[in-house]
Amino acid sequence: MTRELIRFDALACRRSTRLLWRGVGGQLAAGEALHVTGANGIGKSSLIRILADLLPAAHGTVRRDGRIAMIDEAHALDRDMTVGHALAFWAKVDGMGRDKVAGALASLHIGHLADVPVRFLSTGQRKRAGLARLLVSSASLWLLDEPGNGLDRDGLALLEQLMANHRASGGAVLLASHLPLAVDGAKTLDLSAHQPVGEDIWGPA
Ligand SMILES: Nc1ncnc2c1ncn2[C@@H]1O[C@H](COP(=O)(O)OP(=O)(O)OP(=O)(O)O)[C@@H](O)[C@H]1O
Repeated sequence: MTRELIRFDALACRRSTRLLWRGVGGQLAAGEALHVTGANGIGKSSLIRILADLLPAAHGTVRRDGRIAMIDEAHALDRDMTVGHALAFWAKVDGMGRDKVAGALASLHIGHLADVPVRFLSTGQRKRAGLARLLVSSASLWLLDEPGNGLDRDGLALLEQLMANHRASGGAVLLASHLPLAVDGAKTLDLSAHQPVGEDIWGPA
């Protein structure tokens, strides 16, 4: 049987006093992808943060099997370290060798930036370094919040390839993206179908 990496049921999300969505569920098994859709502000990032255990759900359950890696606008790389050292930190956190770092940088076509401080990177270079962090992690589930933002055409093609490779090697990908990305056979979760109506807007308690 295919290994299930995450399952979430009956989730609801509240930010401040406002209920954004409710009744959200889904699951991802090894090799699968799920594309979360919906308009700006509907709560896609909030869902990703709930799944990553960074934000409490107002209701519902999340069950994960295995490690997760998340990328969003905050790229989680120390600005004062070189790119190589910043990634090595994550490689160590994830228990993998430093040689992984060079391979990951090469995969993202930024091997020449290994000795450059993170704070000097351009927007797209920072995004590529963030994607390299996925590669040095041993996470099976990738949670990707707008992973294509700031990437050029070559970068977007690399991102599509990375996601395909990850799935082919038994990982899974959950992403929110306004950019059209080729993600073969991805399931879709449209949060607009889960917005509360009428008095429901203040629940659940
Ligand atoms: N820390 C916070 N406190 C209160 N409200 C917040 C907080 N963070 C986000 N929100 C609100 O929650 C709602 C959902 O935000 P979220 O970033 O999850 O949406 P999104 O679907 O990812 O949007 P986008 O497509 O623009 O990235 C927005 O109305 C936002 O203003």
